[in-house]
Amino acid sequence: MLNEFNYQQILNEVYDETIPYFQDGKVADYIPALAKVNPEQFAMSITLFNGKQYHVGVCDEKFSIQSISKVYTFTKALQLFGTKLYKRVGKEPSGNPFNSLVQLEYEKGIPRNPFINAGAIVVTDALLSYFKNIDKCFNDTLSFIQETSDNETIGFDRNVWFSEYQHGHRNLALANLMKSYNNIDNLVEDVVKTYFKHCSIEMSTKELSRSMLFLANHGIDPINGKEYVTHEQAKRINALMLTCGHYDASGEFAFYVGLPGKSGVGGGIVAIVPKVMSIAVFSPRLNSWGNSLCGTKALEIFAKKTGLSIF
Ligand SMILES: NC(=O)CC[C@H](N)C(=O)O
Repeated sequence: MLNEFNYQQILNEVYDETIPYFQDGKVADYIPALAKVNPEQFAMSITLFNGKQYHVGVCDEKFSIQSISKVYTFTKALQLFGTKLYKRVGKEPSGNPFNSLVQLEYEKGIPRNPFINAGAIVVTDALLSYFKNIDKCFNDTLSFIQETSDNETIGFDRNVWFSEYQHGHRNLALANLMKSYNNIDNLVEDVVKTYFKHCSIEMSTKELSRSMLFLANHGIDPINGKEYVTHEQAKRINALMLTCGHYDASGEFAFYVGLPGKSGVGGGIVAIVPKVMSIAVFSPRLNSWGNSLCGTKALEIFAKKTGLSIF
């Protein structure tokens, strides 16, 4: 095992070796507000169990967490509903893009997993039924993120939220299709609005890597000692991150990085090294699957240099 002293050196090397890829990929532009983000940015942060952090790049820069919010909403839903949730959302990789509609019709409105859009929309519907109101529902997830990040200033970007709602035809289509199969209980517009609001939460890699530490420690935050989910639930979340966290590139991510991870079209990725650390990377240009191109590359280089992988 590496001694801690080497981590900064390794992050610096990862940064240098990622530079050649900085021009590759494309920023998400189907959400117009996201297309305005400066594409030439890179950050990577790690947080260890003793709270020590190491960073490289623009680690204080806030970015839209987008689909990384699916990990938080799924965690909240597991806390509240436990295994009942699996009646409405599955646990298999979809092998399809994050916003795909096709499988949903064949599978009678039950999304394959909570980390594709359809799955997260169902999870959001379950949360909305519990909280009965968009603001309460959103604030609960936001407070959870603030608590696990140990940072009460975390918020959301209203422009990104509205921009996505104005252009959210596909997600509305997914929600309507699921409603036709009775897998959405609330008003489609309310569910999708809440889902978009979760996606528009902004965090830095520093905050994100701190926040996800509980998933590296069987559900218990190693710094504040709080148990957010049970050992078994933490295992389930990590398993789904590994098998479904990168949509139809989840196999590719497991192959080259070998860690449970979750990406978002804002350019962020979070990865878990069980019993060791949580990692966050940010770089807005995406590969063809909608995952951060440099972020994925950086994680691959990091995993190779450190030997940290679950395999
Ligand atoms: N992959 C993603 O990050 C997708 C999230 C985005 N808000 C959407 O619904 O399309």
